[in-house]
Amino acid sequence: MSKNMKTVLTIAGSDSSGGAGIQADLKTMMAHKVYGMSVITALTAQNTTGVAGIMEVTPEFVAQQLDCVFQDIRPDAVKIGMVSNAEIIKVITEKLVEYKAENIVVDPVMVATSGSSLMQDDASQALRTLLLPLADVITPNVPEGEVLSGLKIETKADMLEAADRIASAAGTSVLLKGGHLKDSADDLLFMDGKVSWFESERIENPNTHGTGCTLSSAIAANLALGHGLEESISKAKAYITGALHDGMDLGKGSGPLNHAYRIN
Ligand SMILES: Nc1ncnc2c1ncn2[C@@H]1O[C@H](COP(=O)(O)OP(=O)(O)OP(=O)(O)O)[C@@H](O)[C@H]1O
Ligand SMILES: Cc1ncc(COP(=O)(O)O)c(N)n1
Repeated sequence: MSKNMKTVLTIAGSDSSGGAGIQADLKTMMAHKVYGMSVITALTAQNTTGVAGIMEVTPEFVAQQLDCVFQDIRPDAVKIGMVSNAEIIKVITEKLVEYKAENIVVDPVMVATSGSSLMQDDASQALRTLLLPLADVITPNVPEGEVLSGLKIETKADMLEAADRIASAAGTSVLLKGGHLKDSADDLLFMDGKVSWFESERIENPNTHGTGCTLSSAIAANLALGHGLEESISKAKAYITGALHDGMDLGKGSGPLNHAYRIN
């Protein structure tokens, strides 16, 4: 019996094709040898080519799932992904405060790689004012960074300005991911006014479905394992780079990553 098992909760949407959302999160947690739990906010009917439909879970049932998890197996870290409406965001915020959740990573998922919207328009204000301030780190990609900062992001200098703005507004650390820029795949951490870059070569791989979900879950898993934020990001970056290098090729569109690439 392992008494030292670390536990991580993902609060996110289900991806029927298994490459993003809850499924990517749980696979990533398993690859990191932590015990994964899930609170599902929405079902999506999607595959590598796009999102065909979304069925939201009621806020009451999201709350019930959260109560069941926190009253039994306390998570050492929490990752939050797709939260599609303001009521769901409100209930998650209340429960995270009630249960004094720690090591919170928020991936402010707005639009899928395929271009489909995963958040209702009125939810963005609730995200900014309620959920982001509770996070230990938030992990926007470039388009999400543009929405949150109100700035156009085309260069690494733009990333710096945007991350500074988002961090000031939310009062938390920001990892602004550079995967959508053309020449690099460098991510920028803005933490307590300090800037750190996490650099990697750009891998020519069209199969990037779920990279954002995977990275944020890997950060949460490493935080649960006791690493500091910078080390957790560094390890998560190495994991995502390795998974992209693995070159798995499934589906007709932007395919998923091989989350288990390093288990074998
Ligand atoms: N072509 C690439 N080569 C190397 N690393 C990449 C590449 N694309 C993305 N990454 C890395 O993957 C992680 C996720 O970044 P990205 O900016 O793509 O986030 P995202 O947009 O939320 O993810 P997704 O593409 O799943 O929507 C980051 O660490 C980023 O640097
Ligand atoms: C349920 C769910 N959550 C999140 C994403 C975003 O992931 P990506 O931007 O990698 O497609 C997604 N496609 N589906």
